[in-house]
Amino acid sequence: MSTGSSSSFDEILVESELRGQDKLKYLPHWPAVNITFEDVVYTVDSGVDNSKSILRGRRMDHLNLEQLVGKTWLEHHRQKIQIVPAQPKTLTHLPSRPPVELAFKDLTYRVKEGRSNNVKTILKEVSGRLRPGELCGIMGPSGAGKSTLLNILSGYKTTKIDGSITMNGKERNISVFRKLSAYIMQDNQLHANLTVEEAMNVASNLKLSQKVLTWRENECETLGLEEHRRTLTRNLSGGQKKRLSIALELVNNPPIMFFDEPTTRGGRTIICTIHQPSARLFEMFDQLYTLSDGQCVYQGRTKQLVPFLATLGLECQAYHNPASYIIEVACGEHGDHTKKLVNAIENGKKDIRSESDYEKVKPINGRTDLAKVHTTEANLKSTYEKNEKFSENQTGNGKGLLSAKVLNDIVKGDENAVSITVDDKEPDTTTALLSEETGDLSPERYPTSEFHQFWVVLKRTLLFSRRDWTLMYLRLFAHVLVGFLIGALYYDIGNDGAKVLK
Ligand SMILES: Nc1ncnc2c1ncn2[C@@H]1O[C@H](COP(=O)(O)OP(=O)(O)OP(=O)(O)O)[C@@H](O)[C@H]1O
Repeated sequence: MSTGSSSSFDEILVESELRGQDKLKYLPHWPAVNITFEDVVYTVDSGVDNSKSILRGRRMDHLNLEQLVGKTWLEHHRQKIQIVPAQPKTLTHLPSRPPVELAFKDLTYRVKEGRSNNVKTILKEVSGRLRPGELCGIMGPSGAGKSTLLNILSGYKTTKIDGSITMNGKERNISVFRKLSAYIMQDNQLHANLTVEEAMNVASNLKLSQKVLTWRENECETLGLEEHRRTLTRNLSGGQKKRLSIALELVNNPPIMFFDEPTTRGGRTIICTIHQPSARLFEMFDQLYTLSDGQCVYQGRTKQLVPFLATLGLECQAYHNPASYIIEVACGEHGDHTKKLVNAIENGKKDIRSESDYEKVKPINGRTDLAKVHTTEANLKSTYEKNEKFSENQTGNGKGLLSAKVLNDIVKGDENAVSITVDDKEPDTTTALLSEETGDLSPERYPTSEFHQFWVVLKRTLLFSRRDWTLMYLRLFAHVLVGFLIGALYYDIGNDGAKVLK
């Protein structure tokens, strides 16, 4: 290992600045440190069966993988290493699902602050519409209310909410909605002592009836977890954990998904919060919903964001990442424009799909004429009608295929990232997993009996105990100790009448 100033370290710095991580400029400067590694061999126990997997590394000066794609190195240990772009894998085996459209109107969410009677309004009469088959990103500065909105839309929060939420135009039935949706939170809620395969088995046994248990295998493969089937989840990398969380939610093929970090879609409505996406990742989103201080400042197609802002006198330079720019605007770094934006977008009632949606907002003689913003129901209706056509027409629109590089961004730099895509046109897709397609939307959560679920969870708990010997010994010791204590308390009590407790 050697240290010293080098260009590879500069590359890391440049990348982290692009990602907006350079907010700690006030800290004193350290000399640049370059870390190289040579002939590193790392052996790990990959799972419960003590099988080994070996990582070999030989000198890595370049950190920009894109530059390395296609190049070949000949290693002196008769090894040939070639870096090739990851091949996108698909989930074409998934049955198609009925489209789910979610709309919300004048959503207000208030909380009490601490013990005082102060009421804080986190969401202020926001409206919006999330279409099927689209990947929608919820963006905004820290504290803008993104997670709160996601929690409400996913049905995780149901109280203290004013306003309405509709599903396919009808009032949302929360039990039915929960059955149709999946919510993948930022923290991976995985059981550390289960292997990938066991975790998948438990999830599918809990959620699916026996006849549809087979296709979880495909998910493992598609999400790049095939090789790690026997690895304990606690040993997975951050990206693999995220993908496993997604795979566990995918087992019942939900048509609407909420992510605190995103993935791809296919006829599904996917809504995710995202902090500061790279320009490349940003382009992958179909729709953008941006919040600032609990109000909607933009709703519409990602591509229309820059021209829309321009009509309000907010010019995003060609070299600037639009995602960073809208966050800067929402943070007030370019002046206070929140009110102007909220009015122009009607706090989420308006949806920018094409130029015609904002032509009336175009500045007259360089000044914005907000008085001419469309506000009538008729305009709203025509926008929605156009949107319907858009949704219909965009079935062949890339299917939300994210490149491995982009998915890597999403799953935090994991090396085995793969992309997901779903072909909705698949005519021979297998039979529906749940009964929604046939119209039977019963409020029961899963098609398995309560006894079956109890049995699956009991087996899982016994497995945990067997895997965690420390806990097992502690429990045994505690049981024996309590036994002795109770024994001592009642020792010889039956032979001496004076010791009888009254
Ligand atoms: N139960 C609560 N009591 C008081 N304040 C709350 C409560 N829940 C959320 N807030 C506040 O509401 C605001 C929005 O929170 P939220 O978590 O939705 O923000 P966010 O946009 O997701 O932020 P971040 O990007 O940092 O995750 C924050 O200022 C937060 O402190």
